[in-house]
Amino acid sequence: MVVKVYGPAFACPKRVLACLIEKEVEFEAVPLDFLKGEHKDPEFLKLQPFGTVPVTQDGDYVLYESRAIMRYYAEKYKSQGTDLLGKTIEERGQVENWVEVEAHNFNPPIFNLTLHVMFSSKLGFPRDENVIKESEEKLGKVLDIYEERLSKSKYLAGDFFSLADLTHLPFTQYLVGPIGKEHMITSRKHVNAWWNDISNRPSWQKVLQLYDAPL
Ligand SMILES: N[C@@H](CCC(=O)N[C@@H](CS(=O)(=O)O)C(=O)NCC(=O)O)C(=O)O
Repeated sequence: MVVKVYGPAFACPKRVLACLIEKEVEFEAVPLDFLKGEHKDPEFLKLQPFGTVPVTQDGDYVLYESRAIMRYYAEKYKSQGTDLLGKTIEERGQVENWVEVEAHNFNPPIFNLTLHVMFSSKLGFPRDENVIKESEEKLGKVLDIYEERLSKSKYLAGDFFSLADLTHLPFTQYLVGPIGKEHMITSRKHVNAWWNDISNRPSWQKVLQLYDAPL
């Protein structure tokens, strides 16, 4: 069954797309036009009551929350493609540790930077320079911890690429691109080497080639 992925041009769906490509799982992208409010359409809300993307539809099996979707397909297709979960329970623990770090420590400041730098004018709310300044400071502290971690291991969960690294791709791509804060990565030697490694993976390059900016 081909997996339908709703909202492919947006950041969170892109972590799902990268995961599916790494796992060699065929998918069908279903674009949604946010400016027309298609993500708030009653039919879509039946799939995803919170009205956000991604949603995946795999026959009758529907999931949302990008990190949950990644874990599901990484597990379901464990025997094919790139192993994204580690080979032992201890490695799996490290993968989960750093997926959660991304969700709870990395994502909040970078999400605020994305909203205020990239989307405030398009979505019609005021760009708040204080939020941008505070978010950059918070993100800098997080990246300092990453720098320490990555001085000891090539990837966040250890010496293997995993969901822990993959989950960082979409918003870090914004950071070094449209947000214009590449220095936050390039100024940290080990973070920079890590970013160059993971962002040049064929899976991520394919996602960027297929789906341009969302708005
Ligand atoms: N925790 C969710 C967040 C999903 C989310 O907020 N998606 C954004 C788009 S993006 O952040 O991926 O670019 C969205 O649908 N926003 C629409 C809205 O918030 O109304 C996940 O990881 O799937």
